[in-house]
Amino acid sequence: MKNPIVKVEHLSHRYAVQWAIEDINFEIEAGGIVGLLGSNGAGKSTTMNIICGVLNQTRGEVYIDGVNLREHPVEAKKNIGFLPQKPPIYPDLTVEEYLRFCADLRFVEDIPSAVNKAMSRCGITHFKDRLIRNLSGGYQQRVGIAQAIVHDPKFVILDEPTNGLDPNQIMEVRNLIREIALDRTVLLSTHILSEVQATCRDIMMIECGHVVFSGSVDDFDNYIKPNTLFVCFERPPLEDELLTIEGIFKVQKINERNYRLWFSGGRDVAKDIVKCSVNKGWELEEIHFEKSSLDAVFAKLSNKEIRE
Ligand SMILES: Nc1ncnc2c1ncn2[C@@H]1O[C@H](COP(=O)(O)OP(=O)(O)OP(=O)(O)O)[C@@H](O)[C@H]1O
Repeated sequence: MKNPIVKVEHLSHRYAVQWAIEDINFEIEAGGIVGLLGSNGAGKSTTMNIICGVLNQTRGEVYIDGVNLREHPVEAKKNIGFLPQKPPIYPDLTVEEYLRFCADLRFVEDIPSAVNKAMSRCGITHFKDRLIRNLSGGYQQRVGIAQAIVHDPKFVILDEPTNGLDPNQIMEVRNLIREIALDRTVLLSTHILSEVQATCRDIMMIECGHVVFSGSVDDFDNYIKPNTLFVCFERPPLEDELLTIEGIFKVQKINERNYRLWFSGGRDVAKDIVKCSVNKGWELEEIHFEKSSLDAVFAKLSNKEIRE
């Protein structure tokens, strides 16, 4: 990767005796949203806390936009925004007071302009004089996101930002995340796989302190190669006739016209089914490979079995 916004090299950390993460290596390309997945205790928070400079790693290096976080923490942190799982908001301050305080902590020069920009970006300008305690959960989360971008960082980490919100608030916060990712890179930690599918460009998955997957959402989606086909015929054949097609080794009759076929070998089996159907007049209406769910991929990468 030419100029990654984040580069992590041989990152390891142990709190006591056991390693919480061990020899983690990855690069994040600038722009868009990257989903961070992993089971409870996998090492996500440890990794995020180190990347944000909140926790000092036992070994390894982190570079933010090419700046070594351990050697130049102040410079590197100018380009990091962080929304932890529990937003660090002060309920007794108004939205504007709180954001001014955060901008000051971040050494922002023109505080009023930076605060106005962050409030406008997060759609909270109309609540600027309201005490944070009197905002709904969704708006409090917007304030949390505003504090993460008030110093205009190139890289923002959001730790389960939609946790505890109602479905409408989830949609609103998701749209906001998409908007703020238009001109910066976002690392989004979440347990909700549909959220990753709906918002992320790439996925990174950590299990037992190691990176077990890193790639596009499509690659994650296709991680388990399909081995079943769904077919629907207008004039269905007998099950035994389907078994004569090369590669098909099991047939399940779903109802009068629909079947699930288990196959081995390549995807050419679909062509053979189409040919056979034309030759024998079965009048094929629908055929598609059945994909595994994201849950099944997640379970496989976590070395757990689930029944679909
Ligand atoms: N402060 C700590 N002291 C000792 N062990 C810790 C500490 N924080 C985390 N751990 C351990 O380190 C490992 C990784 O934990 P971490 O919190 O990074 O996982 P996680 O993926 O963020 O989990 P979750 O999704 O539950 O937040 C776990 O085994 C955890 O018990």
